[in-house]
Amino acid sequence: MQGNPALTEGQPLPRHTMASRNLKRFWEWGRKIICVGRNYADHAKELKNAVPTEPVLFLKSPSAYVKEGSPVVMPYYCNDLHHEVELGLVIGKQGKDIAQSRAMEHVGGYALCLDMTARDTQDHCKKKGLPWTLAKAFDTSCPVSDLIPKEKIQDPGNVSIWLKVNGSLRQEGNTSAMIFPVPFLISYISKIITLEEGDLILTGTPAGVASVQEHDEMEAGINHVISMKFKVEKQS
Ligand SMILES: CC(=O)CC(=O)C(=O)O
Ligand SMILES: [Mg+2]
Repeated sequence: MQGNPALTEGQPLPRHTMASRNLKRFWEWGRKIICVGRNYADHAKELKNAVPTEPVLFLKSPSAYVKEGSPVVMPYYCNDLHHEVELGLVIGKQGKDIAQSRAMEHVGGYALCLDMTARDTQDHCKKKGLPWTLAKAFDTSCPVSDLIPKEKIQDPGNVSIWLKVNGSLRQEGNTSAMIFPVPFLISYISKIITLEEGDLILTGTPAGVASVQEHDEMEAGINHVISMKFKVEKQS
């Protein structure tokens, strides 16, 4: 599936007021995708970025979602598309100003996510002081797995994530290395942006980000929990 049928067909978005079984297809809800950047020191260093003292936030559009079976499409203006494997938090309960101690009550489940990044465009935007929208929010820039039930991940602060390209391991990290842990992120974000059911938070990527080319196959996983595969295509 590419894009979001709820949006492309012009139908009204569902406004659920409580977590429901529909969370299973959260990517169809048209809700926010909030991304945390530079949340792993090894990744910040590999891109020669300073290790942040506060979370770096940016957004993706709901049409960024893509599911297994459909390709990731490299935008026409991009010549250096990077993979970033990340743990996603699917919000199951609306909240504003959430205390860290109550943050996990707002997680309805998890997803394995890729934050596909037009790195050349991002570098250009950084130099010019422009927002990252073209680099981060294009259609298919957010491949996601099926919903991972909450009980399948005992501790989001100890999850091993990995990514291979054409069978070669590129990224391998554990969420224990996050600079800002999950409860802190939920609390921090909710002070700025109200979290709603069906929102997705991408929690940042560990080191090993690198380029993919047309026809490459990316495979990502969380050991013993889930894996997913995506092909790369070029926009014609
Ligand atoms: C520099 C980045 O692209 C930040 C980012 O997305 C990350 O996961 O870190
Ligand atoms: Mg990222």
